[in-house]
Amino acid sequence: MAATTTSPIHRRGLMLVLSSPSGAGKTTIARGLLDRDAGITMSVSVTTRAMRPGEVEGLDYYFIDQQRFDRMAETGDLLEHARVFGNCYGTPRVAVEDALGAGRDVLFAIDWQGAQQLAQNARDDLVSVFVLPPSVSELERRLRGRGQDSEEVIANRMAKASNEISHWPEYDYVIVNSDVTESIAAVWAILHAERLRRRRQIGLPEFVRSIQDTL
Ligand SMILES: Nc1nc2c(ncn2[C@@H]2O[C@H](COP(=O)(O)OP(=O)(O)O)[C@@H](O)[C@H]2O)c(=O)[nH]1
Ligand SMILES: Nc1ncnc2c1ncn2[C@@H]1O[C@H](COP(=O)(O)OP(=O)(O)O)[C@@H](O)[C@H]1O
Repeated sequence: MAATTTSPIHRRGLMLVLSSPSGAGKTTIARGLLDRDAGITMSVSVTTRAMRPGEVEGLDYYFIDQQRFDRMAETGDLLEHARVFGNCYGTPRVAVEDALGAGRDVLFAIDWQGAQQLAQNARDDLVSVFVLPPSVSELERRLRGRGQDSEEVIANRMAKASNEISHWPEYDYVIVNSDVTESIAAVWAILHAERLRRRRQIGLPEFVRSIQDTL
């Protein structure tokens, strides 16, 4: 019979935040990470914005009305929330807490305001990555290429890109999303290294002591 080994070390899940100007590719990178690593749970936000063609309720967002959003915010059901491009967005608390408690890592594609709020409440569990586009013209090309937004919406997002980008120094890591495969690999490498941080490995001191004691 093969010997089974159970690790004496386990860890609490961490929160991996991706922020970027709209269209730089954070959602694409997030999807690539989910495909690559079964230990990640995506945080599905609530939003008051209208559903885009092709979006799926509960997968891309939970689409809710303003009244419901305000209630969730008031009753503390949101871990963070913010107004972005004239709509409200927020992170439902329970799903995140359940996943973290089960040792899963939770991935967020949220803006700088949300990242700041998460950092205020849970800095030790947070790893943040800012995603830059390779150029302004490429950012605009990607927003247009997505084919889901009107010219007015695209112009509004381009106008707000500078403000979002101004928050890059608040992030732990910064990547330029030129090649999407490379970007996914880079963010996965960050996650993989952060999982191994000493303070995240529960039971490590006891494990090391048990080795020392038998030496
Ligand atoms: N603070 C916060 N921001 C969010 C959340 N979900 C999405 N966002 C931000 O809202 C912006 C607009 O989202 P969306 O309308 O889906 O556009 P997209 O990012 O261009 O696909 C995103 O770029 C995120 O930065 C959330 O739960 N909290
Ligand atoms: N590295 C890349 N190279 C080319 N196109 C990309 C790259 N990353 C993302 N895209 C495309 O750019 C568009 C915007 O990406 P998306 O992930 O929706 O951005 P965000 O979530 O930051 O708004 C999508 O059509 C996506 O397929």
